[in-house]
Amino acid sequence: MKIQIKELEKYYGANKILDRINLTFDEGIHGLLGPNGAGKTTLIRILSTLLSKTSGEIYYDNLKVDNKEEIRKIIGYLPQEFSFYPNFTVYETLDYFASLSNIKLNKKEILDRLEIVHLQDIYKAKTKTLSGGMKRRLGIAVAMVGNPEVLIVDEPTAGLDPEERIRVRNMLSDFGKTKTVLLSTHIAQDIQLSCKSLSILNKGKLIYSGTVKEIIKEAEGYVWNLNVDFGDSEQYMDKYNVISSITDEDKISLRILSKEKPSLNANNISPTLEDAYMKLIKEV
Ligand SMILES: Nc1ncnc2c1ncn2[C@@H]1O[C@H](COP(=O)(O)OP(=O)(O)OP(=O)(O)O)[C@@H](O)[C@H]1O
Repeated sequence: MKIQIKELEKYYGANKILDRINLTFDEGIHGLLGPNGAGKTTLIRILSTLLSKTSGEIYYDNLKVDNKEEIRKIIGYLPQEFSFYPNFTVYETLDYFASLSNIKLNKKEILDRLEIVHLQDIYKAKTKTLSGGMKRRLGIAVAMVGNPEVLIVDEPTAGLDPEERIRVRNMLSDFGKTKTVLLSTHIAQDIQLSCKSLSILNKGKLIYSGTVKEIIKEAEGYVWNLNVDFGDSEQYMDKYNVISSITDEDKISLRILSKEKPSLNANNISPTLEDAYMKLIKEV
């Protein structure tokens, strides 16, 4: 399903939160990246029909976002914060949310859906006993209960350990094979590893929309590795955008974002999406 956003604007009072956003994406996973307060959640809530726009238009294929009831049948939404009834089991939770959406599932169908999110073995567990990652996976099963064409997920891997992050990422990649998935996150690596395209929002403006490959290419030649003595690192920190610093005994290994070579001893290294993202945000 193709999602088209045209000249979208959102104001809260006099504050412009989204500034004339134009964006199109379809099947596969599309990443949404941006610093705190950029407007990602606002955009996602408008796309999910939970918040009204000030102006502009959004189409799901030919259906306008204003047709709330119709749109809600074709999208699944996993918000940043959500909670379940603590004494419901995993099974009962999915059954309950299915019935809220007027979907009748038999036992096998519920267990099949729990299998997709690898929770079938603990279907009798109460939700209060689940780990953060398990809750997030149950949240995805709930968002997918109506078998939607579009899945919108806000920070699905925040706070998860590496193993759970990989699991959730792989799950979203599977959905992305046939559905349109919008993944909003702060974690550039999650987007680099799972998305074919991405958009970057900053202060309510769309500052990039394209493939992950293209944006990384734009940062080639800008990322440097420099090993300095402990006492010398501060001058580089003051002068350059330092993406990371790793201490190794009396040396510090700096990852520097700079158009010019920061030192004769610096080596040019391959950029990651995080480097490319920082280059754009910091306007290097
Ligand atoms: N109900 C509201 N009333 C007024 N301003 C709001 C409201 N909700 C959000 N904002 C403002 O809109 C801007 C964008 O917020 P939003 O939550 O969409 O950003 P975000 O990119 O999702 O940030 P984060 O990554 O921190 O979740 C912020 O400046 C925020 O203060």
